[in-house]
Amino acid sequence: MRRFLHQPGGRLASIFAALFFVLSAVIGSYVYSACQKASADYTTLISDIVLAQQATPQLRDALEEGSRLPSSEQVEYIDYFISRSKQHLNNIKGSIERHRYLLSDVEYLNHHFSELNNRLSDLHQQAQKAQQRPELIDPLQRAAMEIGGAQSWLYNQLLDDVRAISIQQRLIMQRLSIAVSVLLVLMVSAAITLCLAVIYLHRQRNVMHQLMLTDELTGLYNRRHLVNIASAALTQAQRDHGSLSLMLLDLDHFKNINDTYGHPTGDEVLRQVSKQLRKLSRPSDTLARIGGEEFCLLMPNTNTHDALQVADRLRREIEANTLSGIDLLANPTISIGVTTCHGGSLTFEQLYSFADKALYQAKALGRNRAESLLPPAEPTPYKGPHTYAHTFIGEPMDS
Ligand SMILES: Nc1nc2c(ncn2[C@@H]2O[C@H](COP(=O)(O)OP(=O)(O)OP(=O)(O)O)[C@@H](O)[C@H]2O)c(=O)[nH]1
Repeated sequence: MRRFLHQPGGRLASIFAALFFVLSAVIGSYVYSACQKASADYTTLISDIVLAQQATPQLRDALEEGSRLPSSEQVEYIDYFISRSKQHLNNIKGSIERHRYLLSDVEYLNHHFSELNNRLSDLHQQAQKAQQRPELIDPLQRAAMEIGGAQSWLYNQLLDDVRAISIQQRLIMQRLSIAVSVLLVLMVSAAITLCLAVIYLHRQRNVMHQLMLTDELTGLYNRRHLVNIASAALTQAQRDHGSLSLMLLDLDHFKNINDTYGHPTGDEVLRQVSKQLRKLSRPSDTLARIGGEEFCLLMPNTNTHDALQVADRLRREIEANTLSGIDLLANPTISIGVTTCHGGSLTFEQLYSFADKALYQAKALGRNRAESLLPPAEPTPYKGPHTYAHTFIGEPMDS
């Protein structure tokens, strides 16, 4: 995890993830409270208010029309107005209680409601008295119209409030859809970032792995990888009782190339020779650059005879091929040392030591040639690289 966070891609992914979670929490809590408001249904409240508002004009009409009627009927109208107004008032109070969180000043409204309720109760008592005393009818009508006016004013105020809430609700819906879109964009970008980070880390891992196994200049395997492959090949040879040949290849007088043409040209020679060797060797063999101008070819299931044939082929091809883009006086040549072990009886170091001695022999015998040196035949225990093979392939030794 710590390694992941130290990667540039990993750091980016964590920043995005943190940002995503913080924004999700903020947007989530906003969405929750907004949803409460946005989903509120106050159509009942509006219809209660509209019905209540009709009571006053109805009373006015009734009183105007009923002025010719007996006083008892006029009082009945007013009583009917009182009971309907109280009923509407109770309905509206109930609706407001249910939508308490929508209205900012419920206490203020409640105060007006109880005042209106008290005034309606007083009007009722006044109406009772007017039943017996017709001279009280006029003041009763005035009081009823006054209360009706106050009632209309209050309900108008309430309607204005509800209208403001509906505008707010629309605004909330707009913000909600923006919030959801932002959340979606964030989720998608977080997912894309995470995917990119994973791909980037995967590639980095592959590159690191490749760098650990290969030589930077030539792209061939390096010594570390060769050692690993060789020990696996030795184990396999032990199991199969098979032959394993190792070839060391060294460019001749490479120092002269560097000194004459410069180090960059020397590098180019190494690159082109590596490319040729890779092209000429079998895919089942492992080719590595193990030193400055020294290469190694590990050949499983190959006896000395075959290995020397391969060596000779490589040597001749390198000598015959003119390198492209480099104007050398003569094509580079290589000297080769070959060794073979049967049944995986040697360690890599021992095998390498035999091949190195053979290479030394090839250099000593005039270069541009292949020599082999074999360990004593098994099961004789290994006592050191002392048995030179009689096999010589290539140019005959200078006398
Ligand atoms: N251009 C280049 N030169 C290198 C590199 N690694 C080693 N060298 C040079 O290779 C040369 C090897 O020189 P020597 O060990 O004397 O070998 P040589 O000149 O090939 O002589 P013999 O092997 O005896 O034929 C040295 O000059 C090194 O500096 C490299 O990566 N690039």
